[in-house]
Amino acid sequence: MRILVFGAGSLGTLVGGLLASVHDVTLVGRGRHTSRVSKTGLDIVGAASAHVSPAATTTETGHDADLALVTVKSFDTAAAAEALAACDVDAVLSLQNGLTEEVLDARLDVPVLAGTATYGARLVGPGRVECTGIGRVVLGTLDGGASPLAERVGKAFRDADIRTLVAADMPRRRWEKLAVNAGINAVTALARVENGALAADEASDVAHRAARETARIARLEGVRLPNRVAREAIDRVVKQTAANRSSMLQDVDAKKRTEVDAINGAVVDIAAEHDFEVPTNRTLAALLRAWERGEGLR
Ligand SMILES: NC(=O)C1=CN([C@@H]2O[C@H](COP(=O)(O)OP(=O)(O)OC[C@H]3O[C@@H](n4cnc5c(N)ncnc54)[C@H](OP(=O)(O)O)[C@@H]3O)[C@@H](O)[C@H]2O)C=CC1
Ligand SMILES: CC(C)(CO)C(=O)C(=O)O
Repeated sequence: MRILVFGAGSLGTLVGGLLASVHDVTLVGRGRHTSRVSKTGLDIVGAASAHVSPAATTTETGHDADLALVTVKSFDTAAAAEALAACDVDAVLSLQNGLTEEVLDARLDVPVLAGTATYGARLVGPGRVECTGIGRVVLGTLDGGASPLAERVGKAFRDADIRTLVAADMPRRRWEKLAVNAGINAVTALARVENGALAADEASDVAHRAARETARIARLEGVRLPNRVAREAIDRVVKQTAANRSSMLQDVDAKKRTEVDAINGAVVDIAAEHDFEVPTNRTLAALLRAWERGEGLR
């Protein structure tokens, strides 16, 4: 399969690098990293290891591919969609956090698949990416249901030894992941604590409330996600990732823009479309945005 990876940062470089062992992969990213990959290849280290030689470029448009993976941060999704509209790609798959697929779907006239990734990735330096945890990619159609395209993409991932599930219930899975991120990411980023701190702390009430609100909005959107399931998902992920610094906390640590708009902000926006109040998500989003405005981001 010819695969374009749009956003060769941590996750895109890891997944694109793994795919490059069996597929024809082009990484689209920033200058120092892509020129190192072009010259000497890419080293994958950590929980997975390989040396691979995908094509790598800073050129965003004019590519021809069977599949484009979108792995930019959520706030760069609209720009990625614009660039992909000037490419000849047959299908698009997002592996981002937050509700980004709708942004791609509204701007592109090719099928957009939804995906989630629990692999951990860290770009250590130009031409070198660390796999910090073997997780799983789950992908499927945006509206749910079976799809030959999703099956083909799932097989392409599995052929590259990426643990992958093709799921017919992506709407529920996306909203459950959103509930987890709305609770854990925002609270850990504001409290500056590892995920495990939410196990035995009053802050876990805030995370649970944010997740329950998210589940309520999912149901208003026609997605069956009971409050209990969202709450249990928070508890399970806190336990499984106790030592993690959430991606949002890592952004705050690095004084970088967070993905709040596509996580808590998205919950607030969609709630407003239903005339529904989500005070916990609204408060978390306001505090994170205040931090972003006040901090002088890099
Ligand atoms: N890292 C992880 O372990 C995981 C990440 N995710 C999700 O995946 C997404 C990506 O995360 P992550 O890989 O950590 O983020 P990174 O910031 O490491 O990667 C995104 C990369 O895309 C680049 N980029 C943005 N716009 C363009 C463009 N127009 N042309 C070329 N390159 C561009 C960015 O460059 P620049 O910074 O210079 O703009 C950056 O290098 C997020 O939604 C995240 O939540 C999900 C699961 C795990
Ligand atoms: C699951 C969780 C909360 C793990 O840290 C995550 O997705 C993130 O940090 O973005």
